[in-house]
Amino acid sequence: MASEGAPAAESKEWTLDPETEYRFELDPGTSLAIKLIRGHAEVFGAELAANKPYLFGSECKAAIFTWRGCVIEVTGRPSTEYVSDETPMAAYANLHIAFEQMRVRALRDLRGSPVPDYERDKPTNPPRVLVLGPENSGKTTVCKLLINYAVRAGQGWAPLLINTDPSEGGWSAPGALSVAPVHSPLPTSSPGSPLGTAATSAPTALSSNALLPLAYWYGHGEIKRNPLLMERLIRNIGENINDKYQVDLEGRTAGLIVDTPSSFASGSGSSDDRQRLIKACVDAFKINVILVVGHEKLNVEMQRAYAGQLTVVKIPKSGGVVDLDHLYRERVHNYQLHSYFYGQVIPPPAGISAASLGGETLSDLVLSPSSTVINFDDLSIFRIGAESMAPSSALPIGAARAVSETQAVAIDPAMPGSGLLNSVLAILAPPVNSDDAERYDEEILDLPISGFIVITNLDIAHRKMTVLAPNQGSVVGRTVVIGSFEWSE
Ligand SMILES: Nc1ncnc2c1ncn2[C@@H]1O[C@H](COP(=O)(O)OP(=O)(O)OP(=O)(O)O)[C@@H](O)[C@H]1O
Repeated sequence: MASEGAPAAESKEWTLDPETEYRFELDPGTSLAIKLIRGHAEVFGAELAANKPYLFGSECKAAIFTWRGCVIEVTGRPSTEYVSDETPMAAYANLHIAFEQMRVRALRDLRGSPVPDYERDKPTNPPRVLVLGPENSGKTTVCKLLINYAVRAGQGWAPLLINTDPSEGGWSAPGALSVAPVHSPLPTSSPGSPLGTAATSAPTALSSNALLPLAYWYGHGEIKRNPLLMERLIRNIGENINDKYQVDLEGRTAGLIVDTPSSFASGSGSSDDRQRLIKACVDAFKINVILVVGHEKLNVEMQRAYAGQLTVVKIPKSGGVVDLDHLYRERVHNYQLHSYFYGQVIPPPAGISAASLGGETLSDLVLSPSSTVINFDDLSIFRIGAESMAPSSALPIGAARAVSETQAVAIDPAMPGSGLLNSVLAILAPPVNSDDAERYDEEILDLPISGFIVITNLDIAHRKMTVLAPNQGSVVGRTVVIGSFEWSE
């Protein structure tokens, strides 16, 4: 239900009935400001403050949902906008309540608090949830919503959000797998930062900007490129989480939520790889609930594979989820890498001046990268596995490959066709143990990322290259790994 008013030149007021949502889609280069005038509303679980314009840009597609009804003022011209009264929010809220009860039981057990009789036989594990579903089913949105509801519960929970979808990038760059504890609701403003923004070097004091992810570099968008490496990185993240839980017993009770790539559910990759990667997640994160978003066959498959061991729940897909095509996803990778280096600035639509972005003023999110010229020998550059590689299962019987999927191959920038120009390189964190006796062959696979650089020029004659880095810190002597992502301004 919509009613039109005209508070400003291009503004329009929408009156939303209880349990309805205003959905919009933006074209490239346009932006939208939404202000809550009356009532309460939320965007994917993050509550909107009243009378404060929220900016959306970079082809964002999202929805403003209200439980009790509200009036919002929308400034700007979305390519699509409508109100829907058919949403799966009641089902998602029920899920949240069930998870909240699991957290409370886990905390009560840890503190040794009295247990009411009717709860005596209930398990005391916190929710450790794996979200599976086909392409464009709204998996990331469900994860974000459940996390946002958990941190809004007022209990001080900081659940872990784990992104195992390398094509999405999460908090860093596309190609990375990452995990972060979430303390405050994740804002939605651009598909360039689908899970909120990681802490930056920009001067800002806002908690929404304080996500400190741990990330590993996979380097490709598709899991079929190197399922063995994917599996290893998933297990690495799991081990890190276990280490954290050993020292943060109360933190453990908030649980975790894992977003997965659509290729875990279906797609062109081998079914064995899919099963193996799902199993890797279940083991590494000690999953006790699998949510299957709107996919009957996968639901049955998961029930068969995991019944008895954990709970499998099929949840409805929202009618608002937008089908994203390949070209859109490529543009999103560009937005993501651009905001990694330059910060995220959404020009406000005409008529909005003092707009703020997720609570921060616009200028706070402007970053200044640095471009430096270094020698070829200043960086140790590696690729994991060969450049183009069929999976092991596709090799003729008895054939062995020259370069294994998890072998680090050194790259010489002077080599023609090195593929370095414009490529995104992940800078690896130095090994924790500098004792040579503790080093091992595949150590490079187990090191997390400390940042990204892009090679913007190669001068083979003088053996020099120009490197774009997010800050002035020297990258000389670092080990970097190339993937298949490229970026140029
Ligand atoms: N209720 C909604 N109204 C409008 N847009 C929505 C709604 N729910 C999700 N979207 C949008 O639809 C798009 C796809 O959703 P999402 O990324 O959650 O799906 P996914 O299943 O994780 O995608 P992928 O295929 O990349 O794994 C996103 O741009 C998201 O913001």
